[in-house]
Amino acid sequence: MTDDIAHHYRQIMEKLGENPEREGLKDTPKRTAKAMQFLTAGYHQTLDDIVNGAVFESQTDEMVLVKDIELYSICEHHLLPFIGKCHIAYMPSGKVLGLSKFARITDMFARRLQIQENLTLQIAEAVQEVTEARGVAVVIEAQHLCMMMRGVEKQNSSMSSSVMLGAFRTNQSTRQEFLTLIS
Ligand SMILES: Nc1nc2c(ncn2[C@@H]2O[C@H](COP(=O)(O)OP(=O)(O)OP(=O)(O)O)[C@@H](O)[C@H]2O)c(=O)[nH]1
Ligand SMILES: [Zn+2]
Repeated sequence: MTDDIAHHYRQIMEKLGENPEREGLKDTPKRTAKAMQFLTAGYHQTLDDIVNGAVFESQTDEMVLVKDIELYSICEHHLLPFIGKCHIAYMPSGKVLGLSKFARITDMFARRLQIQENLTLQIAEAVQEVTEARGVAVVIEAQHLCMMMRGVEKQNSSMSSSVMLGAFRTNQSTRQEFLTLIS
């Protein structure tokens, strides 16, 4: 598969006006193929695999928040990166999820071709599925290179997207507590 992808990158480089035979570019198609396979590895992961059973019984019913999870994804419109951070909170109801798994869930969906809104929703639904929480909130703040390097070329704008499920949707004070904690 890597060789097949590399073959196409070689053709793209040629069409863009480069000489794929020159010293500096000799191994570039293969490197790029491997890099893109890494950046889209989320297609080959499942929630069960990455959670790996790390769901623990707990009587806590207070909000748990994991914030500032770094996020690197690829925009599905231009295949350029978007980069930012993700904040995830949930209201447990008998179960808590292993701390590292929030980052793993974020990466599983970020390492696909995405738009930020769908990425936000997929993370929220996955956390809801594994924790069966009373509520889940996810906020992503990101900068899109397709808006910075090309197109409108705006360097300072960022996009914020949120998904609130359960208690975060119905209970104003829960939602407010979350927004205060991440601000
Ligand atoms: N809502 C949303 N839009 C995105 C995201 N990533 C990229 N886009 C936008 O997708 C749109 C694609 O618009 P098109 O007009 O089809 O493509 P384009 O001509 O390359 O657009 P420009 O970026 O405006 O030059 C652009 O407005 C991008 O800014 C994302 O995560 N969420
Ligand atoms: Zn884009």
